[in-house]
Amino acid sequence: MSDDEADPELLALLRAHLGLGPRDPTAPPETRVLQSAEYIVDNAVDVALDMIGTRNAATLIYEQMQAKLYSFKKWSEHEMHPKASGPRDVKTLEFVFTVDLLNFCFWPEGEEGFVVEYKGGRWSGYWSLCAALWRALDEGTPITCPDYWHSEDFTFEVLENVFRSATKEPLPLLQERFDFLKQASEVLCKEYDLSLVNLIEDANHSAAGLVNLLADKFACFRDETRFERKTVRLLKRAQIFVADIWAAFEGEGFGRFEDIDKITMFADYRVPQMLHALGALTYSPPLEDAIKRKQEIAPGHSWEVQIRGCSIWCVESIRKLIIRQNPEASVNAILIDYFLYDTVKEIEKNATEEQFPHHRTRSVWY
Ligand SMILES: Nc1nc2c(c(CN[C@H]3C=C[C@H](O)[C@@H]3O)cn2[C@@H]2O[C@H](COP(=O)(O)O)[C@@H](O)[C@H]2O)c(=O)[nH]1
Repeated sequence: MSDDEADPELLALLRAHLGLGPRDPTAPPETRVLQSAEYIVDNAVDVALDMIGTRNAATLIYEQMQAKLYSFKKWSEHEMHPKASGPRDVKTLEFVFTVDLLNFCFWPEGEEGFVVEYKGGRWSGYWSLCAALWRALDEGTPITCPDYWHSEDFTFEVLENVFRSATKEPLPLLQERFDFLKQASEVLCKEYDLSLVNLIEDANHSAAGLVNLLADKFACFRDETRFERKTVRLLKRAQIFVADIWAAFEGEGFGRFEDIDKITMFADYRVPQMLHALGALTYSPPLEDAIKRKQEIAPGHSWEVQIRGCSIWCVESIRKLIIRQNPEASVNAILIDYFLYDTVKEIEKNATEEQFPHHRTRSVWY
């Protein structure tokens, strides 16, 4: 419980006194990420939404998404993503869980960065993570199986080999990645008999419920921090895991969620980069200068939290603008986010980091 939430006893007394009655335990689950994002926007001084820029971005994004027939089917079209063999394909479920447990901090220290050579390709960034997992599976290391993480066979040296680099630069935060796999296997063993199917079924087809389960039971998914005297929750990897399952299974089986539209944008370092380039997000001169100079921003620093929280709120505003302009549009924050991430990766092919910078925080949360 965050220390700024009222004591449950006191809350119950207050509700009774006000004639509100007890909190309804059957009320649908909420992640409270949007509330955190709104609080951050209301208290941010170095990051702001530009309403003209946001409106122009909404028009541009929707046009492009329509032109590209953008839907969750795009997810499986990526060469490095698994293709589910059916609505309850456990191997795909395990692959996605492993990816989103480790889906953080790929930006390079040096010039060449961490690179995985696999199937004739040289993969960097997020794709290097997927490529390394496929390579390990091809080599007979069951790196996506929770019971393997839980076994004595799985050592730090094994993970070093899984993530061996084609360059001199290793994958950042490797120890933290090893610790997360071990930690996750402990929780899965204690709560779910080491079965991800049991974890998914515990959420009873609620996206917000699954996000909250991950945040409550797994410290390695609890992406929360302090901002202006309150605890705010951004839950990026918990949310992108739910989104990736929804997309990988195309809304069926393990991917069927009644409330998938409660998932917000995933507060990483790529989508803010795009929102700023589109003029939807504006930065104060000191922050803009720090990002241009590639100055590292510490995890939990006010600048970092403002960028992440305002990005979530900005994508929410874009989603509402698109729906208002096109009531028949079937877009949600997930598809807008995926589209913006994929667009950043396209632009990055022809732009230098100087032209198109992103903020640099060494974080295990994104
Ligand atoms: N907001 C958001 N952040 C995302 C993704 C993805 C990949 N999602 C795939 C699934 C569907 C989409 O179509 C994508 O193909 C990775 N990331 C984050 O970016 C950073 C890695 O960047 P780079 O080093 O350049 O690869 C790192 O923080 C990572 O956590 C996304 O979709 N949204």
